[in-house]
Amino acid sequence: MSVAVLGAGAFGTALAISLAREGHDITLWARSEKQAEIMQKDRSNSARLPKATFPLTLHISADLDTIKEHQTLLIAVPMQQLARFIADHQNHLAHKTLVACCKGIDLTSGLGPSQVILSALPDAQTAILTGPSFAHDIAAGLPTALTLACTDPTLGTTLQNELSTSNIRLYRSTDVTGAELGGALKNVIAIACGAAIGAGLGESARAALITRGYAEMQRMAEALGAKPETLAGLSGFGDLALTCASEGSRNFRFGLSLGRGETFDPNITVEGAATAQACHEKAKTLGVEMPITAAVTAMINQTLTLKQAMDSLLARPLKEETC
Ligand SMILES: NC(=O)C1=CN([C@@H]2O[C@H](COP(=O)(O)OP(=O)(O)OC[C@H]3O[C@@H](n4cnc5c(N)ncnc54)[C@H](OP(=O)(O)O)[C@@H]3O)[C@@H](O)[C@H]2O)C=CC1
Ligand SMILES: O=C(CO)COP(=O)(O)O
Repeated sequence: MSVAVLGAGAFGTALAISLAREGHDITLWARSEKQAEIMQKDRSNSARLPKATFPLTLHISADLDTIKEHQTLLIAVPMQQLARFIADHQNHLAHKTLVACCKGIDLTSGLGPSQVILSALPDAQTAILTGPSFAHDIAAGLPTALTLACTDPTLGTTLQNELSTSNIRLYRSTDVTGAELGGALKNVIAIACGAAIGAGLGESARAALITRGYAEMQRMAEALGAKPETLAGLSGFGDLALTCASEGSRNFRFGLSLGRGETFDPNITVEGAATAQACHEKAKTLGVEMPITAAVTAMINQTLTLKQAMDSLLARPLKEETC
């Protein structure tokens, strides 16, 4: 077992805790020396994941030289930071197995996590870890099931075995595009659902948004060559079920604040905001119909009010119910 987790936010910390609880030596790397020192002293990450105590086998570091001995690196930085993170640390990341743990589409390039990594490190071995799980649930030892997608089935099986823990059950896939899209696009739909609930539009509106949002996700997946059944799995349907229904989700809470006309703390990671924009651009280029994504983008850009966005969705031409 030779794993390090890069990025000491809520998710990276939770994954590192779960892996270290298995008794393996795991390194959790934080970019800030000060944060690493505090975590080392407190044996917890009070800034990002309060309440969870670090197992003895979890080692904290702010020095990337300490990850030299680790072959598998889990990268748990927010999506819009990934390209810069890879560019800044190319030397330390080359010749490693890089498992992206972020959900989203890069706004600058329109690429998902694996392609962002491969465009900087074409020889890297990559995979994506995604699916429904709140960091606080993982850290509390509660049961979760996630998707580990890797184009190389042999490496995928190795990673599945290496990264499964007593409370993280990993399902394997070779459909990286589908797994990445599921994790990215569900956040946009979660924002839409939060906005509907925040504006008092009711549970029926939420159910409609989840279902038609899922249809949008399927259309984009098909246009990009992903398998529809991947979107029906943990990374798509599964993560919609979690994120669109729970205030544990930051994307859902961001949507709630949009619906209520309240401000939202800009320091909180809300992956769906940039991803809505990136996906909306991609949909226009590919000619894929994604009206909910367009409405979320317009609300975030303040070119439509929530009422106008909802009216525009309801006024669309009546159609047969297909994907
Ligand atoms: N939280 C969750 O429940 C889940 C999150 N995810 C995904 O995990 C990814 C990370 O989210 P999460 O951990 O929650 O985010 P957080 O907001 O909790 O933390 C983000 C972390 O990334 C670090 N970071 C940001 N930019 C850089 C950079 N350029 N170089 C190094 N480190 C950087 C931050 O460091 P600093 O503190 O110094 O700013 C911080 O530690 C997201 O894509 C999210 O969708 C997936 C499943 C569950
Ligand atoms: O991706 C997540 C759950 O699977 C976490 O959701 P948020 O980023 O919305 O908090």
